[in-house]
Amino acid sequence: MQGICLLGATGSIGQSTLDIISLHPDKFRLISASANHSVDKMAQICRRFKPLRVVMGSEKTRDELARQCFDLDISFEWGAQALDSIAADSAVDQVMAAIMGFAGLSPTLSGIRAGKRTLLANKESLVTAGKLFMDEVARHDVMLLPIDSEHNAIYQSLPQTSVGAHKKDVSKIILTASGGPFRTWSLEEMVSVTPAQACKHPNWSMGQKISIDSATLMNKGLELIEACWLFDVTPNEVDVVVHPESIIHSMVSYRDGSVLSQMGNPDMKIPIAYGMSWPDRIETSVAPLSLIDIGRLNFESPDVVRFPNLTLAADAWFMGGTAMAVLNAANEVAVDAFLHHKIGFLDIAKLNEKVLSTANIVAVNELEDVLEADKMARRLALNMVYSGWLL
Ligand SMILES: NC(=O)C1=CN([C@@H]2O[C@H](COP(=O)(O)OP(=O)(O)OC[C@H]3O[C@@H](n4cnc5c(N)ncnc54)[C@H](OP(=O)(O)O)[C@@H]3O)[C@@H](O)[C@H]2O)C=CC1
Ligand SMILES: CC(=O)[C@@H](O)[C@H](O)COP(=O)(O)O
Ligand SMILES: [Mn+2]
Repeated sequence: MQGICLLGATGSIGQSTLDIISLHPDKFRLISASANHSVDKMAQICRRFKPLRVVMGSEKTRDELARQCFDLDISFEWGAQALDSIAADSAVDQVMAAIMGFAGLSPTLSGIRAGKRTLLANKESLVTAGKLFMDEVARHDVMLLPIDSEHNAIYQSLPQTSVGAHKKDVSKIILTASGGPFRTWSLEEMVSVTPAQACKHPNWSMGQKISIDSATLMNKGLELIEACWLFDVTPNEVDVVVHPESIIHSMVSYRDGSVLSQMGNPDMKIPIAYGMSWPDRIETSVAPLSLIDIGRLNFESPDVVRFPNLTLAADAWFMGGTAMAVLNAANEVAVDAFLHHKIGFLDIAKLNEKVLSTANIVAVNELEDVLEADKMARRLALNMVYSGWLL
């Protein structure tokens, strides 16, 4: 029986992870779970899965949850220290890192330092703290399994050994992108898109932030950096290919001309189950893939003129140091401002570009450098949003 700590239990990845736990009660037990504000959803999770420990974002939400679940024998906690603590708990074997954004970094690192199998959905933590993150994985000899569908596909398409996948004889990684809901829209048409339109991903059902990132192609930019850290390559060794159907989840091209890929219907239960059960495979309840029903798979180049975030991410990688944390922080502020109707859709990339070119980029020697860069870039981005710089 594997004990699971589910960081971000009330989100989209959280729900799919709970679905896999429900399908396999003989294999997995929910030991702990976290959420930020979603008290009612968490109360339902508590009743159904009876975890031992639950962490909420504030004292107020913790108290409200404890009131709703007064009859359950659960330790109700709150705040950053409690989050770090559940990830490192001795009853936990696997940590599912599914908090949205930079807030996921600290508990994910805490689980790694405690030697837990780490199922990484929270790409922002690896993007921002890349080298430090991978150094900790190596130092604690942790099994790190990518959950992000593309990276999971790459992992599955690499040569497998008893201790994981390895990059051997690889010539290129081919990262697929759906192109998002505005793949065929002109810049003029994109000026006035609404958050509701941008959240409507053509193939995947996901949280708001990653859905907006997919629409601006920032998701692919973050994933490009994520792939570089995970698979020890540079952006020059990664081709991004737009594949609107999201059936091929990414590919690996080998020196002999062979290209291996992982395919499947677009449902995160597949990579989640893969990570939870590796090296075995388990049932997911996802419908079998029918290529005959799909009929045709399409491919095209990404348009970096309409979607400049992809280039910005590659730039940030080559700038190195805190550049990736700065870009990520700017983007988190920009997406939030867009969702709250403070800026337009195209302003997201503009703000990202301005913050990345204005911020002071320094080397990353310790975690504090990343935390400081994140704070400084958020301040800069917020000033730009509220000073009317974008008008
Ligand atoms: N959804 C998907 O299919 C995929 C997601 N990912 C990545 O997985 C992560 C989660 O995505 P997704 O599930 O879509 O996101 P959601 O927005 O659906 O869920 C986010 C979860 O994180 C919690 N949370 C949000 N902010 C904070 C915070 N500041 N502190 C603590 N907890 C917080 C939320 O709690 P509350 O409900 O209380 O707000 C919720 O439980 C992201 O990094 C995303 O990029 C990667 C690949 C695919
Ligand atoms: C499910 C998943 O991994 C998302 O990152 C998804 O791939 C988004 O797709 P695009 O960013 O390619 O639109
Ligand atoms: Mn992805």
